[in-house]
Amino acid sequence: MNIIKVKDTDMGGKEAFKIMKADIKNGAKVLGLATGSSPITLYNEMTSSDLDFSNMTSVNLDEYVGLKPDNEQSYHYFMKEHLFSKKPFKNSYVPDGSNPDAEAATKAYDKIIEENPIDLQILGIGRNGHIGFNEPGSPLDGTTRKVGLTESTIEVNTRFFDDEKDVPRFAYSMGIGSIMKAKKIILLAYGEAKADAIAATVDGPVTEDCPASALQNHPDVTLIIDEAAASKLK
Ligand SMILES: N[C@@H]1[C@@H](O)[C@H](O)[C@@H](COP(=O)(O)O)O[C@@H]1O
Repeated sequence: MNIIKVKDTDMGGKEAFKIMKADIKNGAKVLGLATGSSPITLYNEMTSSDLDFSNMTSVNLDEYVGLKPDNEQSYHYFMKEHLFSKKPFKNSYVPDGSNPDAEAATKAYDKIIEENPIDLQILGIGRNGHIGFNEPGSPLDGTTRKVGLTESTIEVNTRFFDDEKDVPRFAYSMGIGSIMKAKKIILLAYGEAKADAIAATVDGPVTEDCPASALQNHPDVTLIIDEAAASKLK
């Protein structure tokens, strides 16, 4: 794994954007995108750049089950607000959280991933090492699934909702196996709260206990992290 240490999230966004820009110049057509606070500075770089994404495709990692795209807490809404309204793509895919039929929703998404192989995947990481919404215990070779969120993830997400009861308990998430098929991966992590997860990702064994540790087996991963997130590395 390549590790780039940055002083803050703005620098992280700039470093990630440099890699993305070079990749697009080299022909990348499909971007795998993530939500959460970590990729926001990268999205800001993208929206303030002169790059045109209207010939490109984006495929997002995950969506809450039960939220419609116009729900302000949905990942559809997040992506529209931070990126797609300012830089439209030819096609932008996010799992359909409003479809209660998990089998149909996840199969449809696997087909989308198959038809749009990801050139560059952007990832954040959960405090427990989850990527997308692949919580600890997720199969490292999995495809798109309906997943139950852990108590710790629900707790972290509560800040975005008016009431803890409104926080969705389930999500549709791209699987780790699908993430691993991306040609190139950038993982962004900032802050002390991510230090344990980053240490387990880089120095720990490859195990379902830390889903991001699977990235050790990928040939082209770059971690962009700040000093605090890097503080527990060997
Ligand atoms: N499903 C998302 C993940 O894709 C994201 O990586 C994580 C961390 O978010 P943040 O970047 O806000 O710490 O949050 C959610 O769980």
